[in-house]
Amino acid sequence: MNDIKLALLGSEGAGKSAVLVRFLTKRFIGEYASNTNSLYRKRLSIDGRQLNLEVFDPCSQGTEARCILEEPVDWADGFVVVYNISDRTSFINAENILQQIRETRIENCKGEVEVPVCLVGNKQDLCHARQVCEEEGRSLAQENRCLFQEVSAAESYQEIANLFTQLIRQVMEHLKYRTDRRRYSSSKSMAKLINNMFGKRRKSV
Ligand SMILES: Nc1nc2c(ncn2[C@@H]2O[C@H](COP(=O)(O)OP(=O)(O)OP(=O)(O)O)[C@@H](O)[C@H]2O)c(=O)[nH]1
Repeated sequence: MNDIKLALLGSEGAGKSAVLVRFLTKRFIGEYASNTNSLYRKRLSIDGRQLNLEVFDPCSQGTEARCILEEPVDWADGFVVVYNISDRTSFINAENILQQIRETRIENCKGEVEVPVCLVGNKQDLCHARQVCEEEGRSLAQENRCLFQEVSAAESYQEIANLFTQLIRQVMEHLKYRTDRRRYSSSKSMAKLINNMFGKRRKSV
């Protein structure tokens, strides 16, 4: 059974909990307690594989993005960054968060492939009050090599489900790559060790 850990990040009120709850329960619940950190767990089956999904939804009330990031950035295998299409400030915040994910990950794991991330433009139903056009979201995602989708947690389930499924697939590949790499580099160091021990001796015979 694979364990997959995701973290939700974004401005206060962008709809992080709404997007996640829509994915987990197919429902839209108008209001959520937003003064505590929450950890959601669910068992899923994707491509015939059983998964334990854990999603960290940190409390973002009155917290700067840097603080929000500190806890989940090491813990998570993938990130969902949410902004509200009718709030430009939340888009600018998402931009900063994407940059911080990149920087923190580069500092922590040199040379490791990029962590899977998806950028979500939520509240698509509020397009009459739109402040961020879809193209801006798409090009920010392209710059950061992450998945992108505009959604409405209030009105639809399928796009959110597709997006999470794609992200989880990327995370599974990423985890497999990391395990293979670790195995490869430990078998390389084992080969080096064996060489050091026996290679020299063989030479002297
Ligand atoms: N119109 C509309 N409202 C939404 C949508 N998603 C969430 N909301 C509303 O936006 C508000 C904030 O939603 P939350 O899911 O609590 O947002 P959050 O990002 O988790 O907020 P914090 O926990 O405070 O950081 C709530 O009133 C939701 O009902 C959406 O797709 N469309």
